[in-house]
This record gives sequence, C-alpha cells and structure tokens, in this order.
Amino acid sequence: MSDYCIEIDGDTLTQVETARKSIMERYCETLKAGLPMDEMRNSGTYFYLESIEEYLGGAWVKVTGHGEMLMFGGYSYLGLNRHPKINEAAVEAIARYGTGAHGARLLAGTTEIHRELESSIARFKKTESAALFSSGFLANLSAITFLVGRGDIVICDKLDHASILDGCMMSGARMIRFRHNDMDHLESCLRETAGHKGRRLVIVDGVYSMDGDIADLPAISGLCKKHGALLMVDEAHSVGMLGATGRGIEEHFGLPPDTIDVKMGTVSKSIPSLGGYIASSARLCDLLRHTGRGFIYSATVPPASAAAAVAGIKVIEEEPWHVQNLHRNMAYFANRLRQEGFNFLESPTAIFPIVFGDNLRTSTMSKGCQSRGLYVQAIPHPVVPEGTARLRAAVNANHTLEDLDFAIKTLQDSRAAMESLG
Ligand SMILES: Cc1ncc(COP(=O)(O)O)c(C=O)c1O
Repeated sequence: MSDYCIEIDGDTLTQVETARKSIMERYCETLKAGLPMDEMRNSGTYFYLESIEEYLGGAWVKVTGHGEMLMFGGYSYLGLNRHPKINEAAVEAIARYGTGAHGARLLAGTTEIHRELESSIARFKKTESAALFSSGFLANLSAITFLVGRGDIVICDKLDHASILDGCMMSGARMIRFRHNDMDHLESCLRETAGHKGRRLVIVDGVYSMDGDIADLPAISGLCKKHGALLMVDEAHSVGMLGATGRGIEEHFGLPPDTIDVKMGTVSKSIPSLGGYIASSARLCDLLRHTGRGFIYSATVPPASAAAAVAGIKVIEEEPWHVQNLHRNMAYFANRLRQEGFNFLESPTAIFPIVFGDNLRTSTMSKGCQSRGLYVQAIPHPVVPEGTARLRAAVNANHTLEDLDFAIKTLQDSRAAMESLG
C-alpha cells in the first residue's frame, strides 16, 4: 500500500481521489434519497439557522419569529455568555486596542492581551506554553500538518472531528482510522505499524460532540506509551465540562497533566469567545508560532475576543460553582430522561443525544419542541449513522432544575404529539 493513502474500514482511497469529491457529492452518495435539509423543509420540520435576537436571563433566549425559548442546544456548557466580568473585559479591550488585530500574529497582530491569553491557557491546561489560533479548526489543521507529513502515520478514532480528518488529509501522512473507542482495534493498528520509520501520531477527541461519550484516555495514553506513539487530544468540548475544576479529560480521569503530548482546545464553547489553541511544550508552541500555516497566514482573533477568553478562564478558576452547577444538572437531567423512558446515549458529559431513529421522526420532534419553547435541534443521517438520527440536547450550568423539568415535559408532550400522528 502506498504511503499516500487513507484507509477507512478496510477500503482504501487515495487522498487525491477523496479530496477531489465535493462535499455535495459525498453527501449525495451517502444519502441517495436527497439532502436532509430539503426533506425537512418539505415536511415543515426544518429548524436551523434561526436568529437569536437576544440572550435573556439564565438559559433563555429570544428567537426571531419564535419568541422566548429555553436554550437546550449550543456549546455554552458553563453558561458564561454575558457574564459581567467577561463582558467588561471585552469592552475595556475595545477601548484600548480598537476592534481589529490588523494582521497575523507574527506581523503586527500581537497585542499584550494575545500573549496574556496564551499564558492563561498554559496555566489552565498545566502545560509549558500555548499557541493561539483564530479558530479550533485552524489549530487542528496547523498542528496536524506540522506534526506529520509524507512518510508518517496518523491513527485517528473513527468519530474524530472533521477538522482532524481534514488536517490528516492535508498532511499527506498515511491515515488509519480505528473503530470508535475500540482499544483492541487501536492496539492492533499500533502493532501493525510497529517499526515504522516515520512518526506515529494518535489523535482522539476528549468528548465526542455528537455521541456525548468520552475517550478512554487511561487506555489510549497507555497504548501510546507502550508503542512509542505521540498523543494529541482535541479538548474542544471537554474543557469546562470534565473534571472537578473544568480542566478537561486528564482531570476527569485523575491523570497527571503531562499525559497528553499535544492538547488542542477552543475558547468558543465553555469559554465564551472565539479561537483555538495548542497547549504543549514551549518548543512545539514556538515552532507552531513560526511555521503553523493557520498561525502565519491568517489574521488573529480580535483583542476583545482575546480579552473575553482571558476573563473566561479566570472566571472558571475563581468561581467553581459554574462547573459544580453543570455537574449537578448533568446528573439530574440524565436521571429524569431515564425515569421518563427516553432512548438516549448515556455518558458522563453534558451532551444528551436522544435517539429517534429516522430523520423525519427526529425533525418532527425538534419542530414539536421548538413550537413549545425548547431550543433543541435534530442531527440527521448522514451526519450520524443511518437509523440513529437524534436530538442533540445539551444542559448547561445556567439551567435551573425547573428549566430541566420544563425540558422533560416538552420532550414528553412532543413525543406524545408525534406518536399520535402514527
Ligand atoms: C471537537 C471539535 N474540534 C474542533 C472544532 C473547531 O473549533 P472552532 O469552532 O473553534 O473552529 C469543533 C467545533 O465545533 C469541535 O467540535
């Protein structure tokens, strides 16, 4: 097999062949019957791209054309959006630096607040250093294309985020995907590639955003050490959500902070701003700042966003009740879903995929919830495997127990209405 190829479930496709296919072509191949958005529009169950007019108090939002709704989607797991200290920091940064960064970091785009954000991330993630990118997508693309290339091997979980997949394809490394969270399969991939001369990099997500489950970090890091592979973990969803102080997946498992070699994360989910990072050794971060494609050839985040992220991290460090509330809500909501007999994927996270099977049933549920004031969206096939279309519900730290009961009642009423249609 050529080095310049990817293997997906035993099939081999050259990267060039895969890259040539447009996203639309790939969608249509998988779906055959048409695109989910068209089906949903035709059945009157489409609920995406809605405009939020205003964030109200707690977890409530005002949505154009729908009025007040309880937010039960989104990635603001700690409910920190509009936190006064974070808003103030952004406003102060605008007064001091203006609204733009006016360039890439290397060339005039670095302000003190960008440097402070990198130090804050390194402190929070307990690494020597951190390199900031304007998005998580770019952080993944830049780090992966820096770490591996032709002659190297990258081994990914089958459910890794699209930005990891794209980074691997861009890198030119041979790419192998192991069955989701299947440690025997990962070990066999590592065994089969033992003795390979180039670098071997294993990449997993900390939390899988569509299934809500988490990487088996103790086993994965053990296998990487045993087989001499480098480990990179995408912590976009685990930061703020996992661990007693929200520091992520190492803290969740009680593992030391040097368990993961390369920690990728974002400041756009639990931390209410924009940007992605790589937290790792000082040397790697320095190299990424001088050679990372997305670092050098893309403008950096505006100073106000950097200031909001600095303040967001500080809030998580100084106000432990946000993480505590989230954990309380996760346990309460899981219990209520179980009591009411909903078919959901159990996990230790704030993401609750409630499975309804086919796309139409799921989008009907989403529409039913929307009409009753609950903002929760359908994730159809082919985003998830056929027969597992689901509502992606997410609890956050701002939900009160009454909010969570309202969500359960809305799900029950919507399910009864859907079932009465036959
Ligand atoms: C697991 C994961 N990694 C990376 C990203 C990309 O991050 P960003 O939205 O900052 O580009 C996302 C975005 O949703 C994600 O869910």
